[in-house]
Formats: sequence, structure tokens, C-alpha cells
Amino acid sequence: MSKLFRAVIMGPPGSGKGTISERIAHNFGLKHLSSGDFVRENISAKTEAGVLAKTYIKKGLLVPDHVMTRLLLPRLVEMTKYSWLLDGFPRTLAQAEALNSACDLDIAINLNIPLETLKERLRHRWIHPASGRVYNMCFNPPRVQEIDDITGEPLIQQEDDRPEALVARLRHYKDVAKPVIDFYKAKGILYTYSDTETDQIWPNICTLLSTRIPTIQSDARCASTP
Ligand SMILES: Nc1nc2c(ncn2[C@@H]2O[C@H](COP(=O)(O)OP(=O)(O)OP(=O)(O)O)[C@@H](O)[C@H]2O)c(=O)[nH]1
Ligand SMILES: Nc1ccn([C@@H]2O[C@H](COP(=O)(O)O)[C@@H](O)[C@H]2O)c(=O)n1
Repeated sequence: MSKLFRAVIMGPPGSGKGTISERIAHNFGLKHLSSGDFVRENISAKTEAGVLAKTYIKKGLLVPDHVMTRLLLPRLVEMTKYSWLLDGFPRTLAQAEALNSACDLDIAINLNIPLETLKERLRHRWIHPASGRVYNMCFNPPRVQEIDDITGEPLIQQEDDRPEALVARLRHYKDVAKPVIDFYKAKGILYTYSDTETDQIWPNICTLLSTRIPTIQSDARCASTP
């Protein structure tokens, strides 16, 4: 059996983690594990961790480390037979250390996108709340304006994506992400990509993964759309 591949993808809000994760999952057959989706599932299911997490998210705060790790690490145990890409976790050094105790990562992808680009993207971001499907009215618009392609249900814009809220989220991101980036740099597994366009970054990530993912999955075509 080929070795399992484990990666994380980091970057500020709107940097394209979800978009790139979908492409990686599609082209390389990894499971895309979105910590934001886990949080939302737990909130919907009203689990103890979900109820607690909601109180922080409502205030625009990060969910505390002990709640996030309690929520996430059991999901990784369910994934021991699979190669995966974790999106949105770790957000803090404590989360990175907890993840490090649970498993060995092969790579950490770090997206470095200019502030003006992030603001512009999030201004145009619409989501389908039930599935987490993400659209951008310029980059990947839905077929019918403000309607989800799959279910026909309405799309919404998140409060958090307003430019005023974004600046505060980004400031906070920079503070907490720096030690995580340094942690992965010191381990020699950090790969940083800087550009304004996902389509420019994607071929470089694809090249990296083509050399690192076990041969069973190496016939990937690096398509940008599923
Ligand atoms: N114009 C443009 N929009 C993009 C590009 N890449 C992604 N987007 C859009 O930008 C928005 C943010 O992308 P996401 O993939 O949701 O970013 P994220 O890092 O997962 O964001 P968070 O969930 O807030 O952490 C979405 O509306 C995407 O469709 C790009 O290269 N150009
Ligand atoms: N490690 C994490 C992951 C998520 N959160 C909270 O969930 C919200 C949604 O996450 P996205 O990855 O989909 O943006 C996020 O805004 C945080 O409130 C967290 O605290 N810690």
C-alpha cells in the first residue's frame, strides 16, 4: 500500500483555501477536511462543542483551542486510512502543536495574498449556507444570480465578509498565524505561494503535489474545475 499523504492549507480569510482545497481533492484524490465545515456541522447538530463554538463565532472571535481540538482531532482518527488535506486548522500555535502530536504532516501550504485582493474577493463572495458551496460573482459565478447551482436555493453574503469586519479579522489572522508559519518553516515543510490569482498559484501547487503524492494518484491532470 502507498504511503498516506497529509497536508494542511493556511492563509487569511478569502485567500482561496477552500477553492484550492477543492481542486487538490478533485485532482489528487485527497479528502478535503474543512474545519469551518466541522464547526458549522456541530453548530447545526447542537453538540456541546457546537453550542460553545457558536458563542464565539457570533462575536467574530476564534473558537478557543481546546474546543477546536476536541472537535477536530476525533475526525482525524476516523481518517486514519485516508490521505487528507486539512483546511482552516491549525489557526494557532497551540492547534499546530496538538495536530503535531496526533500525526506527521508532509507539507503545509501557505497562501500569501495582498489585502486589497482579499477585500475585493470577499465583497463578491456568496455562499450556499447549507452546503458551504462558495461562489464569487466575478471568478466563479453561479449559473443564475444569487441561486445555488445544485439545489436552486438562495445564496447569502456573510456579515464577516464586509470590508470593515475583514480588516479586523486580517489583523488578528496575522498575529496568530505568524508562529504557526514559523513552526512549519522550522520543520522544513512550509510552501508559501504569493499571487493575486488562484489560477496562477494552482499550477505551482499542482507541480509540487505531483512530485509528492504516491504514484497511485500521480495521473492527476491538474484541472482547475471539477
Ligand atoms: N476574483 C477571484 N476570486 C477568487 C479567486 N480565488 C478564489 N476566489 C473567490 O474568493 C472568495 C474566497 O475564496 P475561498 O476559497 O472561499 O477562500 P478561503 O481562504 O477558504 O476563505 P475563508 O473561508 O474565509 O477562510 C470566493 O468567493 C472564491 O470564489 C481568484 O483567483 N480570483
Ligand atoms: N481552526 C478554526 C477553524 C474555524 N474557526 C471558526 O469557524 C469560522 C468558520 O471557519 P472558516 O474556515 O470556514 O472560515 C471561523 O470564522 C472561526 O470563527 C475557528 O475559530 N478556528
